[in-house]
Amino acid sequence: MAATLARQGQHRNVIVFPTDFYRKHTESSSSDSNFIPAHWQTTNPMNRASRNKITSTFTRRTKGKPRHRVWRNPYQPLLSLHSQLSPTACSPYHNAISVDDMNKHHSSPHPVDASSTNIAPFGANSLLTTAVPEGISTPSSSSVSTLSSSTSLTSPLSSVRAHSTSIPSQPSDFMSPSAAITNVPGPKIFLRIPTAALSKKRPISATAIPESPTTTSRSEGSSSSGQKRLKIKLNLRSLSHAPLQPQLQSQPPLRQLAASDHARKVIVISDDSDTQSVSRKSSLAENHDEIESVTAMTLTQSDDAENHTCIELDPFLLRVVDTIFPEYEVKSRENLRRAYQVSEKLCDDYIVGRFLGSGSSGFVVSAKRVYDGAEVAIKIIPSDSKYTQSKFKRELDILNALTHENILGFVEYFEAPGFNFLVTEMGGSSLFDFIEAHKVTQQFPGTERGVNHSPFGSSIQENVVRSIFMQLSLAVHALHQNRIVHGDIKDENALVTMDNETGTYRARLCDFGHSKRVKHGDPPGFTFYGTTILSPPEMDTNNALREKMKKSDFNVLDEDWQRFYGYEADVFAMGLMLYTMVHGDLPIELTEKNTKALAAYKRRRRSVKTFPFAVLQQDLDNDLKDLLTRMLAVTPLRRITMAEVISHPWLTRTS
Ligand SMILES: Nc1ncnc2c1ncn2[C@@H]1O[C@H](COP(=O)(O)OP(=O)(O)OP(=O)(O)O)[C@@H](O)[C@H]1O
Repeated sequence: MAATLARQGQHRNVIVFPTDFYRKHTESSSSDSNFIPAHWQTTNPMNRASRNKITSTFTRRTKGKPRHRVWRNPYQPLLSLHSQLSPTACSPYHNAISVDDMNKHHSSPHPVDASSTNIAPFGANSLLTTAVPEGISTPSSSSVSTLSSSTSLTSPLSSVRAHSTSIPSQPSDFMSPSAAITNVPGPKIFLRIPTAALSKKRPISATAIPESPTTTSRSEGSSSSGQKRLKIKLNLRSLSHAPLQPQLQSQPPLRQLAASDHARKVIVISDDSDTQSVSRKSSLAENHDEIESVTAMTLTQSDDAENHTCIELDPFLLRVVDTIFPEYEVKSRENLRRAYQVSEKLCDDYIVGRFLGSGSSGFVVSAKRVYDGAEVAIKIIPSDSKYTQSKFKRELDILNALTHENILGFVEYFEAPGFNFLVTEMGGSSLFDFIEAHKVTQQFPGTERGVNHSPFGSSIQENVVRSIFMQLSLAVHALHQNRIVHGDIKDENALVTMDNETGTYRARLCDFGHSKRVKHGDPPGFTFYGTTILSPPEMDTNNALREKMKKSDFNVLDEDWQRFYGYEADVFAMGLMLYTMVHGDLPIELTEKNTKALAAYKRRRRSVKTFPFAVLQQDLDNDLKDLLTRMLAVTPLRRITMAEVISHPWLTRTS
C-alpha cells in the first residue's frame, strides 16, 4: 500500500464523468466535511426549476456562532424536497403537540402525553437501514469501568449488532460512470479529475490557486490561451462504491468526448500540468477521494479539444462550480500551504486528502498514513493565539487519556513552527449532516396561539436514533465517570459512519476543546458552554455577562459568575441533540428571531421547572417523551444524569 501511495505522484490518473453522475453520488460533497454516503440519501431526478426553488428557500439551522462551514450546497436540499414529496419518506414524527397542552393534564415534574401512540414504523424508505443495540441490558454505572489515564473502556455497545441488517439494494440510479454518461439527457458537465493531486509532495503553488474561486472562474486565465483557472475540491468517496476500474479503462479520450454528441457542453476540470500521460488504470477507491483543481474550460463540438478553447459558462454551470468552492476554504488552504512548508512530518508521513471541516481553532483534513495506509483525520491548528492553544491542549489531554469506542480515537500529535497537528481516527460525517439529510418539512393543521411550530420533522428511523444516541450517551457517561465535562456537545461534534456490511451505524464524540476535568474536592468552575444557544437555562446569567463583557468597558467581577460542575449542562445538550434527531431541527425557540415569541419562551422558561419548549411531536413514544422532558428540564436538579439516561427504558429497549 505504501508503495502504491508513494507512486501516486507520478501518475496522471484522470477520471471523466458527467456532472449528473457527480451530482447523484457526491451530494453534499465538495470540500466540506459533509459528504453523506449515497445510501443515507434519497435521490431524486428533480428538474432544474424545483432545484433552484429549493436552493433559494433553503436555510440551515442557525448556530450559536457563525460557522465557516455552513454553506449552500444546491444538491443537499434535494434530499429534503424529495422527502417531502415521497410518501414513503414521511416523518414518523410529523404531528406536533404543544407541551402547554400536555402540561394541562399532568402536574408531575415530567408530564407526558399518555395518549400518544407509538412511532409508526418507518415504512418503505428502503434507503435507510436500521441498527439497534441488541442485548443491551440496562447498563449500570459499574458496567463501564472507571478510567484512569489511558484506560480502555468496554462499552456495552460492543454488542451492537445489526438488528435488521438488510442492506438496501443500491438505488437503481446508482449507475456506473459510463452508464451515467449515456443515460442522462441534456447538457452535461464532465469533470476531469487528476487523482495525482493526492500526491503529498505535490506543491500547491500560489499562482495556480486563485484567492477567490468565484471571481476567478470568470476572470482568470487568458482568453488567448483559452483556459480558465479554477480551484476545485470534490469528495468522491461515495464514488468508490461504483465499479470504476472498467469504466476508467473505457473512457474515451478527451478529444473524442468533445467531438461526441453528448459532449456539446463540457467542463473539463483538470490539473494544469500535462494531462496526456494519463493512466486510467488506477481506481478512485485506491487513490481515494481527493481532487485538486485547476483548469476549467468548456468545449463545444466545434472547439479544438486540444487547444482547450474556452466559452463562457452558463449560470447553472457557474453555480455548480461556485458551490464546489466555499469561500471560507481559502483561509484553510493558505494555512495548509504554510503547514506543508514548515512540517516535514506532515509531508513525509501523511498524504493529505480532502478537507473535512473547520471550527474556531483550525481545520481538519483527511489523510492516509504513508507507512500503513491507515485513514486518519488531521486537525491543523495554527498556534498563533492563546485561545486556540489552550483549546488544543485541553483536547489533547482528554483524547490522550481516553479510549472508548464511541470517542474519537487519538493517533498522534506533532508540532511545527506556527502549527499544532492532532491526528485522530477518521470519524465519518457529522451527525449534523446526517440530521440535515433526513430533514423533512411538515404541514401543521393550524397554529396554536403563541406557539410557533418548527416547519421540520425527521425521517430518521426510531431504531437508528436510539442506536446513535445510545452510543453517544455511553461516551458522555464514560466522560462523566472520569470527572470530565465535555462542554460543547452538539450534533456537529458527533461523527457517524455506517457499516455497509451490516447496515449498522457507529457514532463517536469529538472536539474536546471545551472539556474540563473536575478534580476531587474542587469547587465548581464551569462557567460557559461551548455553544451559547445550546447552553442550559442555568447559564443564562453567565451568557448575559459574557455579552456585556464584549463591550469594551464592562468589567465583570470574579464573583459575578455563576459556577457549575457542568455535568448537567452536558445532559441538557444531549437532550437537545436527541430532540434534534427526532424533530429534524433544534427547538424553534432557540433560533427564534421574533421578539414576542422569544419573550414568550423566556417567560415560559422562568415559570416552568420542567421541559421549556413549546413543541413535542405528537406521535412520540411515551418513553421517548419522558426521556426528552427529563433531559431538558429547566432546573438542573430535575435533570437526569447520564447514568440514568443510559439505563432509561427507551434506550434499553431492544425491540
Ligand atoms: N476525525 C474526524 N473525522 C471526520 N471529520 C472530522 C474529524 N474531526 C473533525 N471533523 C470535522 O471537522 C469539523 C471541525 O472539527 P472540530 O469541531 O474538532 O474543530 P474545532 O475547531 O474544535 O471546532 P469548534 O469551533 O466547534 O470547537 C467537525 O465539525 C467535523 O465535521
